[in-house]
Amino acid sequence: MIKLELYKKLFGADGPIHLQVQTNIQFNELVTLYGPSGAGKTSIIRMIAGLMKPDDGSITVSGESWFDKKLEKNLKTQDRSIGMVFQEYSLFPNMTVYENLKFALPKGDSESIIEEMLDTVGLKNLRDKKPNLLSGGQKQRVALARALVRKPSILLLDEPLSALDTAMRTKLQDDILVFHSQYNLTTILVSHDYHEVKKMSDRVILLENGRIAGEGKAEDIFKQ
Ligand SMILES: Nc1ncnc2c1ncn2[C@@H]1O[C@H](COP(=O)(O)OP(=O)(O)OP(=O)(O)O)[C@@H](O)[C@H]1O
Repeated sequence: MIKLELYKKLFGADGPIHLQVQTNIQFNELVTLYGPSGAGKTSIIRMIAGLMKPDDGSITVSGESWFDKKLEKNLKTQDRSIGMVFQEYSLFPNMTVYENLKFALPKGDSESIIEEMLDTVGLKNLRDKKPNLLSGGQKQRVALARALVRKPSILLLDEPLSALDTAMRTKLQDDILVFHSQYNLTTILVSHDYHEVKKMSDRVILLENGRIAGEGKAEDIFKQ
């Protein structure tokens, strides 16, 4: 289980926002963070990833403390078992697809996982291509594969599909669902897309102004 207790003063365009979020996420759950722009969705993802430090609170994963203000514990990003994909394609342009994945592999690990991942995302034939030759969907598929080569337990997805057309988006949603179950992931997805949230989520966390305004199954949340 992931236990989150996050407090952070954020500085928005209309003044400060006091982010206060307490929730538990079960293993193998796919949770979506949904809510208006500026509600704090990306900030939560960044705090779980260790890219933003909460002002107070704790992050506990399987009983292991990743962050604890009181204990002055703050695990480095590379020591947290996470994979991340963001909206913008974050591949290294000067490296091939294969090299991009290899870069994410911990030193000494077998490269066979790279072949496995390329196979899983159906990109084996593009392994020696540079990212600029790939379509948006292919780039995000490489980013997804790269996020998974370390075999993380948590997959953090911050609007990874929002730049894609509908057909590609639908296909990658299916891919994410396959990865989620095949690799026993706990997945936290930020999405603005109502249909995507409905299709993907075990649970939706509705955020407004840094607070949880609702939590539950998509059909119940969107009934409100
Ligand atoms: N490092 C930071 N320190 C303080 N405030 C920040 C920091 N990063 C972002 N903010 C502010 O926190 C607020 C919430 O931003 P955040 O990106 O988490 O919202 P969001 O719900 O993901 O929005 P969007 O849907 O537009 O991506 C914004 O007003 C932003 O300006």
